Amino acid sequence: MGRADHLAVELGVPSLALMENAGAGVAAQARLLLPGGAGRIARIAVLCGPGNNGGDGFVAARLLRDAGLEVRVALLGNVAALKGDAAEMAARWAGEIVPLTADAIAGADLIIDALFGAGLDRPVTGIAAEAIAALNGSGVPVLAVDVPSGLDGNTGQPLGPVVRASHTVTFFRRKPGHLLMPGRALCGGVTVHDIGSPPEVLDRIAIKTWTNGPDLWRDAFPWPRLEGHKYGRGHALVVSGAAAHTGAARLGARGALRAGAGLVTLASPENALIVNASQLTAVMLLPFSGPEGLSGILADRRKNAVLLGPALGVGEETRALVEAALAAGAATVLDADALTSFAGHQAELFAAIASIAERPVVLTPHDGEFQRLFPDLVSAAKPERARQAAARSGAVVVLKGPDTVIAAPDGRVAINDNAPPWLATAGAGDVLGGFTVGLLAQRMPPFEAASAAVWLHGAAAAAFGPGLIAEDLPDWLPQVLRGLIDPVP
Ligand SMILES: NC(=O)C1=CN([C@@H]2O[C@H](COP(=O)(O)OP(=O)(O)OC[C@H]3O[C@@H](n4cnc5c(N)ncnc54)[C@H](O)[C@@H]3O)[C@@H](O)[C@H]2O)[C@H](O)CC1
Ligand SMILES: [K+]
Repeated sequence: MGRADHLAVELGVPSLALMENAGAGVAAQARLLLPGGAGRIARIAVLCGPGNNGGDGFVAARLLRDAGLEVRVALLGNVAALKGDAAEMAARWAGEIVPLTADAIAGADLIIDALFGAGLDRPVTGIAAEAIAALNGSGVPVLAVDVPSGLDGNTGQPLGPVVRASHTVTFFRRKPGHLLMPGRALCGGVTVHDIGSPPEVLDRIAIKTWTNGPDLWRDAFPWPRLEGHKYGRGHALVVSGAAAHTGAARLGARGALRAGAGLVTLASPENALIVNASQLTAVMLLPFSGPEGLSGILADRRKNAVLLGPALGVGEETRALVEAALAAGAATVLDADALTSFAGHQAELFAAIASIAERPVVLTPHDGEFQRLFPDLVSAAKPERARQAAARSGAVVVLKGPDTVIAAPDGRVAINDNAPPWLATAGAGDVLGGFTVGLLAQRMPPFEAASAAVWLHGAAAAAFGPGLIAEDLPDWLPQVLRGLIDPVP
């Protein structure tokens, strides 16, 4: 964003104009948040910090005052210490500026948080921390400028005391911290305001992180073709656990079929054949025994994608099954036990992944499984952790959670933000594995397939609503696909 600013100025947009536009966006949003019908002039408290976040606050204060509202400005530090654009905007406010205290918000109908933004570089302390505590306890709506003060906009993590906003106005583009948790929850609603940065500045910035959504993978989506045939839509194989552990694989198999794989087969241990057979219809069934049995099934190269891990059991047997699947050359999705089983054996897994060039592999760990496979990648922000894991493993990594991150070995990262809280239900991850292997079977590139699967998963859950159970997800995918569909070519 800083670079975008510099480029905008180089391209002729004065930084003061950027700040003026930023403040105007804040003022406009503030007016939307003001409680109506107070029967009196609304009172707004603007809390300004010592930098340009504060500068935006001074602009908003001036515009709201000039619109006839009652505005109080409180500043952290001295006016004389303000520099550059912020100093200029404080001068243009030309009104009373009181020192920041916890009482600065007294009687306000709306609070504008312009203490810290992109320049936050340490935990908030002292009077600023007291003001944040007062603000969070006030019950008054809070509009945050750029990011809630105290939040690291890159990681979505608070550095210390942090503002809990009802709404946030940011500029030009969202920052990872607006999507990542807990940042997303602390921001409330997020509005992106155009401050006049010429879009061409993006051409000169190496963008590596995106919001996950159809625009990211729509062109690669394997819409069925009129002249198509089921074999042209790929054949996914899902490996079932033993007799008492078969549901997870069936959820995956149904997910793969709903995602459009032409054929889906469940590979089942002998002792689970009857259990599986009794509950499968369109999904086909093949018995297998051990890694040799799995290799035998995958020797039929028409089975071009395989999912294994859910309820497979943790240990050497599962490692052998994974290595057999990876040696077969099919696109592979590894989830759950297929990941945990390589804790302490990472090198074997990464070597097996690297054994066949260009063969798509997607790992779908939740946080616990991620830490078992990448115990040293704990400190960095979630996108960075996933990015490093993808580079190290040579696979696309889907680091699951309310803010799932998808990372490719080449450094691309997508952050997902459409998952409703009720998606946290048993078996939902198994269906996600199914959506992913179903799209890989249709030869969608792995980063796009994994990103699409995650987004469709969230969208299906949102479409269903509260009370969702994992079995519902595959059956609500058609409704989501209808919303996306391109006319059949
Ligand atoms: N294109 C844009 O996005 C534009 C953004 N603008 C706004 O500018 C801020 C970034 O401004 P900056 O001056 O770089 O930093 P801050 O105002 O966030 O921080 C100010 C200042 O605070 C000091 N500091 C950092 N952490 C702490 C702390 N915990 N306690 C005390 N002091 C702290 C640090 O030294 C900084 O100097 C961006 O967020 C937008 O709101 C432009 O207005 C328009 C273009
Ligand atoms: K802020």
